[in-house]
Amino acid sequence: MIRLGTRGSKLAMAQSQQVADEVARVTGDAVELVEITTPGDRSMAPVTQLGVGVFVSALREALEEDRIDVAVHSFKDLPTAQPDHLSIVAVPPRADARDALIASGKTLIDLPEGSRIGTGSPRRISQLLALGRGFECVPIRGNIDTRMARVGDDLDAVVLASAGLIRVGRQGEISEFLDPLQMLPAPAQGALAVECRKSDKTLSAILGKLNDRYSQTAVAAERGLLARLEAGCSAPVAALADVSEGEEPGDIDIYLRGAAIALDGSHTVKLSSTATVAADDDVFQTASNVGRALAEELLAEGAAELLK
Ligand SMILES: NCc1[nH]cc(CCC(=O)O)c1CC(=O)O
Repeated sequence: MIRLGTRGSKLAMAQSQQVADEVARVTGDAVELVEITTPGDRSMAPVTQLGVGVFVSALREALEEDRIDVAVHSFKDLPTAQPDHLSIVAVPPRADARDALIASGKTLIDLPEGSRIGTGSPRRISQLLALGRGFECVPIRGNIDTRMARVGDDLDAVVLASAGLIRVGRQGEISEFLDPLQMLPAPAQGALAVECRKSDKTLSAILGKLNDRYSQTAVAAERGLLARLEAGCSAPVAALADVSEGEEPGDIDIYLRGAAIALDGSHTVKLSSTATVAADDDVFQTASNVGRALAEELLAEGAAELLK
């Protein structure tokens, strides 16, 4: 029996069950979901105040204390530092990385000046303000259902990750998939991380079968950028890597975009780069370095001042 730890939210349960089915398939073992309550689930304080990794540490403790064998995380919630005794053994095929607008059928361009848009994410707030459309951003917390219920009530719209909406089956209520040209997603948005104890060598090796090399490449590039900027999931930093088949067999081409945005939307530094991960490269190393190099360029253009 393999114990797979999950948070108890509908979204976490949905994505964990999906991974659990895959774990059962590749190991041939039965998989039991073990619900772990995190301080982030108990508190209604804004995520920006709770701090980075609040949803993650309880799952990691459970792994370290051998109460579970596998943890499934939303990759974008992971701090950039990896704990010594744990390793991410797989990045399953990534879901849609884009943010989504929920606005009773309206798109961004339909929303009049002064529209109240629910989001507490500095990255989303700053990019909405940078559009110069006079939107008012309203902090919001709680699960997907709670947030969506406020549209048409005290809010005109909310912005959420489309991946989460798709995972809980509410994609039908998305009124616009926001183009990354306007709303660049969070590093690793839409991706999951499958984590094990390093000492669990056999399990780690088998779960490696769940890894999607393309998704792993994209996430490593985006997270390399985030790490070099020394920013966390609540900083106004955005990154998205498009990945595609390269020229030589096994090569992966990366088109990486990255941005740092002043919280009030008044200034943006946004750049892109291209690179190739060769078939025999260490995906993680090469792609992270691509992200780090783009971060250097962003810093040279003043990103650090915007993130202060
Ligand atoms: N910050 C919270 C969070 N962490 C992961 C997701 C779901 C999307 C994903 O897996 O990237 C969400 C909700 C959201 O941002 O709307």
